[in-house]
Amino acid sequence: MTQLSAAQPLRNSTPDGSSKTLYGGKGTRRITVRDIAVAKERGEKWPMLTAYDAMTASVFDEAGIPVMLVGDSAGNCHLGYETTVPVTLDEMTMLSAAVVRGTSRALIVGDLPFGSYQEGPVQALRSATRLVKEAGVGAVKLEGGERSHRQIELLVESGIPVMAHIGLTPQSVNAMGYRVQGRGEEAAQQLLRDAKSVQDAGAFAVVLELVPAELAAEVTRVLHIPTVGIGAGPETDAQVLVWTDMLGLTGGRVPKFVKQYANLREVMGNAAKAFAEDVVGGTFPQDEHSVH
Ligand SMILES: Nc1nc(=O)c2c([nH]1)NC[C@@H]1CN(c3ccc(C(=O)N[C@@H](CCC(=O)O)C(=O)O)cc3)CN21
Ligand SMILES: CC(C)C(=O)C(=O)O
Ligand SMILES: [Mg+2]
Repeated sequence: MTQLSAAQPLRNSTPDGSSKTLYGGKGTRRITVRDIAVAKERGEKWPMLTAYDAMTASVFDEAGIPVMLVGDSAGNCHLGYETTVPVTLDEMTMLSAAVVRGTSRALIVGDLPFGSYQEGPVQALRSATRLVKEAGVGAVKLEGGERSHRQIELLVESGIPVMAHIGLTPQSVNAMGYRVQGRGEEAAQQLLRDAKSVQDAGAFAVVLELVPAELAAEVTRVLHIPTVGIGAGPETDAQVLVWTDMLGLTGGRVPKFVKQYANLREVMGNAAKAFAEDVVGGTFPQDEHSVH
């Protein structure tokens, strides 16, 4: 596969108001996979968050988050399923369309759900085409290294940028559980083969989930496409977290790699209780909330 980067020098200070850096840039046009390649060349680190709805996405867009993933983690974080396995392509299309509508600058990546690409490259292309045409995403993501090579190749040949995802691949929870991947020499070699395979297939970036920090650092050094870590240590080019985890909205246990930046569960619960007490006690609405 021909790559986007490498050969010719890349620049992203264009007259159309594009940003100098992915985060903190002043640009207003939507970020592209080409901008992502520039960031790797410059050694620039960047943040990615998941989003599942237009309003939340607009908050992150205004905060300058350059890349948003409409993750199939919507399964357990938005739709009330136990895992990501039951999520359908119809659901991902609807959620992705909402996130695209709520944003103007971020690159929106739509996660292909379980069962929408495993049959082969043709099924993958059909599914990815729906996310691009019906939802308007700028790229799609799918799980698997060597095993997804042919799917990635056909999507990229067809003009759809692909973010790959290796290490812990949650759609395979029934086969592998939620366990650290790449521990031991053999597993480390497999992870390196997977990383090179998705790069060779033309992926513009690769998520490394729950792999030892030293191995993630090695993959990041070896690849010319950016690595996006989640539970993969500090050396990856980018970091991603599930938004409900990092804002303290997810109920129950969260993975140990999560850093919690707010406690929305407490904020929202307290607000709901205050409203309920106002209603029950007759202190809401007041005259200022009424029409005459
Ligand atoms: N809320 C949420 N956050 C996520 O990061 C996330 C999802 N959901 N759903 C889709 C996948 C599944 N992910 C998971 C799920 C569980 C673990 C977990 O239980 N990890 C253990 C470590 C296991 C080990 O040491 O082998 C942990 O305590 O972090 C990790 C990632 C990441 N993704
Ligand atoms: C955890 C990220 C990488 C993901 O795939 C998701 O949110 O679905
Ligand atoms: Mg996912």
